[in-house]
Amino acid sequence: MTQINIGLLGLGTVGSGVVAILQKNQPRLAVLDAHVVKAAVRTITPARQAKYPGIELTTDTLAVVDDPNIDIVVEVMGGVATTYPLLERAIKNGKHVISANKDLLSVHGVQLAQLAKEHHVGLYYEAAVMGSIPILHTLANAYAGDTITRVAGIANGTSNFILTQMVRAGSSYAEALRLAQEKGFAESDPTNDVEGFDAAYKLLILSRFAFGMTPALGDVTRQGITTLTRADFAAASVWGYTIKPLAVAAMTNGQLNLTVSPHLVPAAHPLSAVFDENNAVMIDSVNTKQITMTGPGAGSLPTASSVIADLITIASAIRAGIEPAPFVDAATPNTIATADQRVSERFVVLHSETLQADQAAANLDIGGKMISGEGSIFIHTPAISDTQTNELIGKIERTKDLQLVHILPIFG
Ligand SMILES: NC(=O)C1=CN([C@@H]2O[C@H](COP(=O)(O)OP(=O)(O)OC[C@H]3O[C@@H](n4cnc5c(N)ncnc54)[C@H](OP(=O)(O)O)[C@@H]3O)[C@@H](O)[C@H]2O)C=CC1
Ligand SMILES: N[C@@H](CC=O)C(=O)O
Repeated sequence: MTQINIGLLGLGTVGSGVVAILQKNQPRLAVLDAHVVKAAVRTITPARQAKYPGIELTTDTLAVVDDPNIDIVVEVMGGVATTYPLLERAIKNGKHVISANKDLLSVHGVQLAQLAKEHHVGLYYEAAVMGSIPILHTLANAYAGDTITRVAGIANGTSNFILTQMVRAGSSYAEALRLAQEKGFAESDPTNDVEGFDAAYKLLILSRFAFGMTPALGDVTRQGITTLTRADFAAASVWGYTIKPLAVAAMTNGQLNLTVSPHLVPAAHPLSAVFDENNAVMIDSVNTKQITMTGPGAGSLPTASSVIADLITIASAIRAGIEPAPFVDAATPNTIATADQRVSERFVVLHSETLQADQAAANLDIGGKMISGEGSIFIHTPAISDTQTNELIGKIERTKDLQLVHILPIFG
């Protein structure tokens, strides 16, 4: 039996976690005789090389994907423009591929899967969605005989970490973001985390596994956490809610509704009790009804553990002499909900130097519950559609001394 050789593209937060788990205690991969032999990085120093005996460090990514001795390429490098051609090349070279790269897989996952099928290799990416939570394997396998109606949860660890720090530790937004970066949770460009792009990429991948659909980024209604303040949390709590950064893919009457936004969530709801960099996912389905999984959504070892699970799946297939099964089949035509079909109660936050909440609501002709103070107005509206919300935004813009801060959906 010849050794199974693994080549890493990247040896940063996640890549170093993969090596650490393998070095410490991964008996199942040891039994499969699978080992990391080469890793591509940007910078090599003698001290860095000395930390990894038995692993050849290189700055040449092609030296990994073209190495005839490498069986499995693990891409934990990030980015799209460089990694897409590298993974195409690895697959064409007959290598199995594992990736944690949601940016890449949300856009090119279907093409890469097709290419992997043509070349009889595996393409797995459990770590790309919700770090340690085995959500993709669960949707692909455990839900094969069920009909999913909604997948909702906290998909970005950095956003949840920042909001937790702001609300529980009293940190400023900037301090909380810096800590998330230091801890290795944030992307190299944290804009993707705090503006909801990262969660939107994950939601696109989740839609593939839960609904067999391949929506595009433009199909996701997205807003980030950057405009939230402690006053929002205080007003929400008066009505029994907290605020959580949710990603929601809901199927109603055959129409898929995709939203990434901070949502008001009832304080007693399980998603309200998920803090720090933890993620959570709640799956609603016809037969199983509802299950929730929670766990670290970012960080070195939690994310690496998902990579290791994929490595074991692929190495086991190699040892069995079989082709790894395709991770997912996505062949359902996309049917995306329209603005009229996207309906929820809303939390409208306005600023005014002169108007009280009841005056603002009268001007805007909206009902609901209201709070005002210190120039801020908070309105909890009844259920309205995106079309009605857009009309409301138009009215706010036309009203003297009334500025829109944000409108958040209320999770129901
Ligand atoms: N961090 C997390 O918690 C999670 C990350 N992910 C995803 O995993 C991937 C990796 O993330 P993370 O480990 O945090 O990123 P890091 O920035 O920590 O690591 C990136 C690694 O890739 C190497 N690298 C980058 N560009 C090149 C290049 N052109 N040539 C050679 N090597 C290169 C870097 O080298 P060097 O070290 O020399 O700079 C570094 O080792 C990303 O796709 C991310 O979205 C997914 C889930 C969780
Ligand atoms: N930056 C991401 C890392 C994991 O996907 C996050 O914060 O969730």
